[in-house]
Amino acid sequence: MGNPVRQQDQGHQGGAGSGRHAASATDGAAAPTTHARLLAWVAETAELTQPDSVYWVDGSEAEYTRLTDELVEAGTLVRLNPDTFPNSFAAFSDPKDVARVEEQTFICSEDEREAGFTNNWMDPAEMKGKLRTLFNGSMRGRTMYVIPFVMGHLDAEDPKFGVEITDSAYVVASMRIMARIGTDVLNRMTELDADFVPALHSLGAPLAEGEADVPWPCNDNKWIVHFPEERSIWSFGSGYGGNALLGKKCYSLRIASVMARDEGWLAEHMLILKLTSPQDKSYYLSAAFPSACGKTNLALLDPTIEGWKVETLGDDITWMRFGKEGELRAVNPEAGLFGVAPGTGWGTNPNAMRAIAKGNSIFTNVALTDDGGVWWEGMTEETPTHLTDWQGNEWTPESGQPAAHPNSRFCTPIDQIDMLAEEYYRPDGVELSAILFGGRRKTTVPLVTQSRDWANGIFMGSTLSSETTAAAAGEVGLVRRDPMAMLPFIGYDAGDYLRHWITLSSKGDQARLPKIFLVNWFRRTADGGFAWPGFGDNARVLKWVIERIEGTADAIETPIGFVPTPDALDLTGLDMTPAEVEAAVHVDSAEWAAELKGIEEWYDRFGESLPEELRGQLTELKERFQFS
Ligand SMILES: Nc1nc2c(ncn2[C@@H]2O[C@H](COP(=O)(O)OP(=O)(O)OP(=O)(O)O)[C@@H](O)[C@H]2O)c(=O)[nH]1
Ligand SMILES: O=C([O-])CC(=O)C(=O)O
Ligand SMILES: [Mn+2]
Repeated sequence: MGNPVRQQDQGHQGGAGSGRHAASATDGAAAPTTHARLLAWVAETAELTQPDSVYWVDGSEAEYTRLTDELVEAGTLVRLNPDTFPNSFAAFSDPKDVARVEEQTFICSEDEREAGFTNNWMDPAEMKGKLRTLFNGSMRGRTMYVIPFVMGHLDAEDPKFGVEITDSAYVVASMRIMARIGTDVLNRMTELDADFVPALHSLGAPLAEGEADVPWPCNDNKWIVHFPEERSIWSFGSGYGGNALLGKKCYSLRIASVMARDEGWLAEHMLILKLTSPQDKSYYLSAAFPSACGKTNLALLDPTIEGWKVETLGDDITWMRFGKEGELRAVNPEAGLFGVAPGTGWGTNPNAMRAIAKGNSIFTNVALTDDGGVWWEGMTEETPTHLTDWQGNEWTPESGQPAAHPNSRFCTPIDQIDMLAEEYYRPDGVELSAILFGGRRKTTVPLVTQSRDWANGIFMGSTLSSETTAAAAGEVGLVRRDPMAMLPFIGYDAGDYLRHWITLSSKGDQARLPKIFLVNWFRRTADGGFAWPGFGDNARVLKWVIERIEGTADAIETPIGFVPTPDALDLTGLDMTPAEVEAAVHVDSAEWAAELKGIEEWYDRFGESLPEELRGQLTELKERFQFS
């Protein structure tokens, strides 16, 4: 396979710890920076991993074209029909490399207590030893790409730099969509002599001399490791999404949550949207839902009610901090969408479909149509009669298996969203009026509940629960607690994380704190169907949220908070009976008796580290149920 422009092409014989890579990676003529710590790290990494060559990614269009051409030639990417999907590609992963691997994800703090009970932990020195062995020679026969990136804005007050080193060109191409990368970032980093998060990634699939590559190299032994004190990431063995695009979950959530704790802000698993009322008043909302529970869909919502307009700022990650006036401000640090494909369709999410249709996208593990396009379950109302499924097999509707993997993804530049809010480009972000927490629950949790106050809202977030999805390896459909939808992403002790929410918010202007709501689009009826139509109709819930903030909508007080009276929701044009609406918002005491047990068990797992305020909230909730 041909490699892109090689700055040092040393062949295999230069490897094996000879130090030649180290020398050339720091060679000023080859490396486009004078950033000493970066040069040293690149040299050290090249010496360890022994690639054939080192390539500094400039982030240009020409480079992207070259890389994707090579990936097509190598069989990693399939070029899609340019008439329907211009400049777009499909990739098909190894069937064992289709999602994040939480079991193999580690937070290696110096002190085990720092990682908390929600994370896997190993002593950092021991882990480093293990990783050094794995990375030793792991890039042999491959190119080592150096990707300078920034999460958030390059002209932010305190830009958050990173550098990903990877031996996967697919990762380079995907990172170019998902983050701001390349020469401008490197120059700024160099100019500021800025700190950066070293994010090291290897597929763990070295090639022996003359050995042919496979379309999706990876290793069955996978390690996604974070060193929070050092602020570094080592990822081995997977080429997939959140395991490999290290700016995303690894940096912007796990490492950033630690930075945020230390620097007084919040790194959250949230979308951001702008909602404008018929009176032309705009509000900004964020929402935290676990993976594959509706963030991208809500962020790109197409309202079914007249006069309300939604615009997008972010669909997955939100960084929040208090502004000068004590207002809570939110920015999206990413530059692309890495969205769940199945269920994204012209009927459910036309805005995502329009963004995708502009091209410049990489699809992973979707199905191919006979005319060189892509398809997945839920994309169109009519199912194609013939496809090639994500594993390369012939597929017909009779095949009895999904054509696209349930965690198949589209990776698309965010600026292709027609409804992108111009505020997306503001480094200081937007002031939030409301925060929604939500999960995927068949029972118990009403369509929408307003918290009694901020502290009660944090309680709601801390006890958030959801059924597991295909976004992570493991069984699907099990209810688990997922605090603030951050369970797999908190880079430190979960109790400390909740305490950080509580203490940080005391620093904001209390009157301007966002109002907190709990939502559940996934409640089921007795016949198994969804109790609420969801998608564009969720605008009706957002409208109620705004009207609650404005004090104009009715609600019933329940032990868990305020739920809409059936006629407080705008149901214009919606074919639902009052009884059906009531079922969607109902608080069932028997279900909540079981739920309280679940919450109690959850809180017990924190031990000493649970903030007392939250234990108090639970006690009060129990009392309210006894008296209701
Ligand atoms: N029934 C129903 N399904 C929904 C709704 N919103 C999203 N979904 C489905 O839930 C799945 C995940 O939705 P996404 O919006 O991609 O979820 P996400 O939170 O962005 O997921 P990640 O990108 O993994 O973090 C898709 O199959 C959607 O079709 C809704 O309001 N109702
Ligand atoms: O990180 C990934 O692989 C995809 C994603 O957005 C998630 O799982 O939340
Ligand atoms: Mn998403």
